[in-house]
Amino acid sequence: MKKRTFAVDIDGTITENGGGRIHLDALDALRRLTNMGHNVIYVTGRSSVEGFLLSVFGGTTKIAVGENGGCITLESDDHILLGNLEECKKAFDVIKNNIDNVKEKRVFPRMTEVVLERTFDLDLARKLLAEKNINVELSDSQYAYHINSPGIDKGTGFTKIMEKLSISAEDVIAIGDSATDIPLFKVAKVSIALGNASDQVKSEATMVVSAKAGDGVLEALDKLAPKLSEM
Ligand SMILES: O=C(O)COP(=O)(O)O
Ligand SMILES: [Mg+2]
Repeated sequence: MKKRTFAVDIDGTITENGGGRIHLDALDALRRLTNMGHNVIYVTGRSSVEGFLLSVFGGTTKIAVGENGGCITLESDDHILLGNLEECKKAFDVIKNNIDNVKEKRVFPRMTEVVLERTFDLDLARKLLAEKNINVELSDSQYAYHINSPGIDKGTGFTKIMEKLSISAEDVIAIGDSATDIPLFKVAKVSIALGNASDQVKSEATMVVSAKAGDGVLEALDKLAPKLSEM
């Protein structure tokens, strides 16, 4: 069987969004894909250390793209930083000083981005930054808002892994649930939006399943199984 690479989002895809509790059957299915010789790589808005640890304990491929594409962890002491924390902090200060109720989210330490609570109007912040000519990426994972450096997203972060491991887009299957996964969908031949994704996210995927986080991954893998050998 041809080796595939599954690029898998974490929150809202293999966990209950917000709660962080892993869907064990989905994790088991991903571990089985890894044992069959495929790559299963987490691409998340969480820190790359969380993604990496999940891969170690969960038994999938030991590499993670975290920080919404800003940071890749290859080993406990080997991180590739693609984003620039300082420019994200500057944008954060501007947003905080001009819009009410802007708060940093309590997350594990970030090396390349700022993570915010979903407590204000993101479009207002985008407008504000555009007026001030501050160029950063603002996105909503449904779990948090992210401020990333220009050009940094899950697609560009995952592309670095594709280059490093000589993976072709033809062999990539991306699975996700939110707007932050759309750039990842764009670098994959097959992209799957889960039932809990918005209509806009669904419209960017090549395949949509009806079940939500966890169960939706199982539904997608069931649908893909017969096709994996022909795709
Ligand atoms: O945005 C986050 O922090 C996590 O979200 P993700 O795993 O769904 O990308
Ligand atoms: Mg998600």
